[in-house]
Amino acid sequence: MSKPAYKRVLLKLSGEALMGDDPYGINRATIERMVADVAEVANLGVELAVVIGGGNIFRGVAPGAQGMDRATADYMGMLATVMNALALADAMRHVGIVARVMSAIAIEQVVEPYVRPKALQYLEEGKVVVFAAGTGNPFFTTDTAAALRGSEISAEIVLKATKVDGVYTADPKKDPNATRYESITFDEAISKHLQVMDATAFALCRDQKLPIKVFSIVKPGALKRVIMGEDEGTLVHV
Ligand SMILES: Nc1ncnc2c1ncn2[C@@H]1O[C@H](COP(=O)(O)OP(=O)(O)O)[C@@H](O)[C@H]1O
Ligand SMILES: O=c1ccn([C@@H]2O[C@H](COP(=O)(O)OP(=O)(O)O)[C@@H](O)[C@H]2O)c(=O)[nH]1
Repeated sequence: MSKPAYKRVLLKLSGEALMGDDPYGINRATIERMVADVAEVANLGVELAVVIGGGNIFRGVAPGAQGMDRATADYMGMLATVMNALALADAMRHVGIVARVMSAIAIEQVVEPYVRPKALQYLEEGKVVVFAAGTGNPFFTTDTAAALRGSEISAEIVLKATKVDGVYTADPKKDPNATRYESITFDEAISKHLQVMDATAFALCRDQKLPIKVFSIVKPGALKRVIMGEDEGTLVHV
C-alpha cells in the first residue's frame, strides 16, 4: 500500500464552506462530511493541525460589518472561528478523533490558549490540533494564520481546503473562462493578484519556503488524494 506523502500538515478549512447550502452558520451534514475526510487522513498516521475560518458566521470586511470599527469587527470574526473550532472538535470526537482546540486570544474558560510547545506535543501524541482565533490580531485572515502556524509547527505543506478546486487565472466565480493552474510560483500568484489567498499569507509561505496546495473541500476524497501526493488542486511553490 502506498504511503502518505507528508508526515505533518497544516490544513486550512474554510469557514464559509461549513455553511453548506445554508445562508450562514454550520450545516450539520457538511461538517460531518468534512470531519469524515479529516478522519480518513488522520487514521493514516499523518500529523494534522487545522486552522478553521469564520466567514460562515462573521467576516470583518463583510457588509454586516459596514460602519463598524474594523478592528472590532475583526475581533468578532476571530470569535466566530472559536465557535467553529469548538463545533469541529466536537464533531471529531464523535468519530473517535482526539482533538485539542487552542486559541490565539485568551478565553480560558472556553478553550486553552495557544502555546507552541504544547501544540507540538499534541501533534507528536497523534492528536489533531485545531487552531482558533486566527493569528489573534485584527487586519489579518485565517489564511495568514495557516501560514503562520504552519511555519511554527514545521508543517511540510499548507493545505487550503476551499470552495474552488485550485488556483485559477481569474476568480472562477466571476470569469467563466478562467483556467486552473496545475502549479504556480508564489511570485506569480502575488504579482497577478490572484485572490484565492491574501498576499500576506502567500508572502509568509514564500519566505518560509512552505508550499501551499489549494484544493476543493467539496470534492469527495480530494483531501486524501492530496495527502497521498496524487494530482489534485494547485500547488503554489517557491
Ligand atoms: N484566481 C483565483 N483562483 C481561485 N479562486 C479565486 C481566485 N480569485 C478569487 N478566488 C475566489 O477565492 C475564493 C476562496 O477564497 P476565500 O473566500 O478566502 O475562501 P475561504 O473561505 O476558503 O477562506 C474562491 O471561492 C474563489 O471564488
Ligand atoms: O488573524 C485573524 C484571522 C481572522 N480574523 C477575522 O476573522 C474573520 C474570519 O476569518 P476568515 O475570513 O479568514 O475565514 P474564512 O475565509 O475561512 O471563512 C476575518 O474576516 C477577520 O475579520 C482576524 O481579524 N484576524
